[in-house]
Amino acid sequence: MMEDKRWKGVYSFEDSPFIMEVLTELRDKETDSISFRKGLVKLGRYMGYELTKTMEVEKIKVETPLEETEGVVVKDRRNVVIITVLRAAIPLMEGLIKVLEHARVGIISASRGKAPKFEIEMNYVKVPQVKPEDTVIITDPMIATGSTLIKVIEEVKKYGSPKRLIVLGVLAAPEGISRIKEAHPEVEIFVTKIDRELNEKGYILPGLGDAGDRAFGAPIKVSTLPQMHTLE
Ligand SMILES: O=P(O)(O)OC[C@H]1O[C@H](OP(=O)(O)OP(=O)(O)O)[C@H](O)[C@@H]1O
Ligand SMILES: O=c1cc[nH]c(=O)[nH]1
Ligand SMILES: [Mg+2]
Repeated sequence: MMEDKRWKGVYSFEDSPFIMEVLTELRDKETDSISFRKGLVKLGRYMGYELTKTMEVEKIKVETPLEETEGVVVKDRRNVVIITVLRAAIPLMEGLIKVLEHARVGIISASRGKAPKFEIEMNYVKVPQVKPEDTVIITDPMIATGSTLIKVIEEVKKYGSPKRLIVLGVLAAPEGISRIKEAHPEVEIFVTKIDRELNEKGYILPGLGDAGDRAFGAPIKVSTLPQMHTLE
């Protein structure tokens, strides 16, 4: 894990050959949905493991069957809230929670509209209460313009003030990171790599395409209208 010189608290995993190999597989346009989802699960698990290296550890005593010795518990691992931004973060969360198994999980549905406005429709929010000792990890694989995450972070902040507020993603564009850091300077950002730029449609270059579509298939219709169903 290495801190990017351009911002404070922004880290990439370019120094990890394993994480870079999984990223390469995700970027490959020949990678099918099954392998794409598996890749995201793998990244969630390994990035989660790397994240524990930044967490507070407590020394404890442990009794082996033979004698007492020193052990550790990663204290912060007990106080984690994972926020999953639909859709593309689902497999990433699945991997992350294998390492952070005590986590309480919140779900936020956010959908990005078309260029040039990229309006964000946020129409489902189920988030647990955030306590002062919590590490909140918002997972979303793609940080493009940053608009989705700016809105999601604003929303999450309504549920309490955590010890740490982290964004964990796969790829980011420099524009998106700058916008998030401007709006929420205290947020730490962890991504596998920071890519070159955005194209005119708001896609990250070189990127990996549309993460949600590659993981789950392209939708025939994107509806953000409220749908009410009542029991007669
Ligand atoms: O940084 P931004 O410019 O806001 O773009 C990033 C967002 O776009 C994608 O979601 P999308 O709206 O395509 O939803 P999906 O995951 O359901 O495909 C992606 O998963 C991020 O949430
Ligand atoms: O490159 C991008 C940008 C936004 N959302 C994606 O899934 N991919
Ligand atoms: Mg998408």
